[in-house]
Amino acid sequence: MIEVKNLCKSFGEKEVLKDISTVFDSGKTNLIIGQSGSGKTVLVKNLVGLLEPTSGDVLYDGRNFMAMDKKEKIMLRREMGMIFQSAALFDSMTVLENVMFPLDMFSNMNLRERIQRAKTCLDRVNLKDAGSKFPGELSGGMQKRVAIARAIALNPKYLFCDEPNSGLDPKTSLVIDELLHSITHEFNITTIINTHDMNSVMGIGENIIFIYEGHKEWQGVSADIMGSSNQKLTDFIFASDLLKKMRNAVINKEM
Ligand SMILES: Nc1ncnc2c1ncn2[C@@H]1O[C@H](COP(=O)(O)OP(=O)(O)OP(=O)(O)O)[C@@H](O)[C@H]1O
Repeated sequence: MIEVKNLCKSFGEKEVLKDISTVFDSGKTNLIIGQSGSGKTVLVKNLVGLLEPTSGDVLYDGRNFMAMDKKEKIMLRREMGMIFQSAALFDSMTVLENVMFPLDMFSNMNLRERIQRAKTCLDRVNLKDAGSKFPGELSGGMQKRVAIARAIALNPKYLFCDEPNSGLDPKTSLVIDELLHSITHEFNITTIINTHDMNSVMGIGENIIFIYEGHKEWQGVSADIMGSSNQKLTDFIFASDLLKKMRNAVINKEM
């Protein structure tokens, strides 16, 4: 569980995050949504320590990240897995070597154990036979699955995913969503997904935080969205005429 308390972030005079308090639950896919420029990336960067908050606290299972010294922060970062918008794989390394990379860097395992662990992770994302391939030989969806395998190699407690479905077709996006969702539950990970993908919101939105102009405008689960009276949220979610019509049809049917 990650608890955010009164988090504020300004760049000079520009106030980007305004007093955000929330909880990201463990064993759930926590989604951060909001329009472009609302502050989602800045929020995640503050959580993982890539940016320093102007004020506020971030507690990782009760451990205050802001009060930690450098060494403690480094130790905590080893409990975090990250999946970037582009899969961010090393092109010159095989898939197996890519997944082994965090193990090579941060584990005490011997070579045999590292290979075994990487193979187990590849198996978990249904890429058992892709270990000897290079990233360039894989589809975008497969590359994302390699990135997920690499992110879970060190058994993270916390998993951060920045737009995991960008550049993927809807069907492949569904596969990635399902994978992130099942891994989250299987290993009780606190997963935080920064997304614009409305299919993800409706499909795996177990705890959704809607950021509007830097503040937390709404928090809830996907099932609450359809009937929500929050105008900013519904304007954002049902931005297209088609989606608005679909929502009205559902609401009228329920009445
Ligand atoms: N290092 C920085 N210095 C100054 N302003 C910044 C910096 N990083 C981000 N911002 C500003 O903070 C605001 C929020 O940016 P952020 O990247 O968090 O938006 P976002 O919600 O993630 O958008 P998108 O969905 O397009 O990725 C923007 O106005 C951006 O210009």
